[in-house]
Amino acid sequence: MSSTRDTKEPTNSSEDHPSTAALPKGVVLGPDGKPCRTCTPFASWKAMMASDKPSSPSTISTPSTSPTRSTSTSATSFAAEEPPSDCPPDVAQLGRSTWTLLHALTASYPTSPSPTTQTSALTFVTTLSQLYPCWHCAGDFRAWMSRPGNAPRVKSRAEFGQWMCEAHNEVNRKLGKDEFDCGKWEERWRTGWKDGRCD
Ligand SMILES: Cc1cc2nc3c(=O)[nH]c(=O)nc-3n(C[C@H](O)[C@H](O)[C@H](O)COP(=O)(O)OP(=O)(O)OC[C@H]3O[C@@H](n4cnc5c(N)ncnc54)[C@H](O)[C@@H]3O)c2cc1C
Repeated sequence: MSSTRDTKEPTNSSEDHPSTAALPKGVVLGPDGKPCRTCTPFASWKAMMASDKPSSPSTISTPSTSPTRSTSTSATSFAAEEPPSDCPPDVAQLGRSTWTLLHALTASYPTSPSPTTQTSALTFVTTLSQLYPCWHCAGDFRAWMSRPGNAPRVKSRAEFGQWMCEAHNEVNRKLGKDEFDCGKWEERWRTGWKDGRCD
């Protein structure tokens, strides 16, 4: 298995992919010009690996040549297929795991955090926005945070949890998903639902 993967290591070189238009829809290139696995839905990744001559036109993006395409490129919620659980994550699996960590983190955040804890929270979110493995997701996240009113709010659990919910809703909107009712973030991520089904 691994040898098959190794021999099919995507390079986006002219030999492997004669032009960017030859890549399947949804495949996103990384800063190194190679297809970025954690930026791409698994179905698109599989299509790329399965065929040297995919039929559909490409939807790709690179940070250097077409940064403005990241929004359309990232709207890839069409792909429901999951990578096997012992394989590297695709963009959706990475996202779900990350949101779980982020909302769980706000759920366990102190109601009255010390200044040091507040600084740690700010540093954590800022660092995540710089190092998140899906580069176009990270870029959009940083852009959203830099807009007026969207800077992380970390003075209390209630504030941080609400801010995280708003951040998540921004991505939901971008991907054409329903917005989550932020009045319910604590039920979803901390206390469990009032109907008792989490107990
Ligand atoms: C910072 C960041 C940026 C991302 N950017 C992109 C991107 O540009 N393109 C892309 O394709 N994917 C992106 N993702 C991944 C994307 O947000 C989803 O995680 C992924 O599409 C899988 O979605 P899902 O429907 O399984 O549920 P998710 O959106 O992962 O949500 C998981 C669960 O969280 C709960 N939930 C949903 N919304 C909220 C909310 N607002 N507040 C609290 N709880 C909520 C729901 O119960 C849901 O089932 C990003 C992820 C992160 C962490």
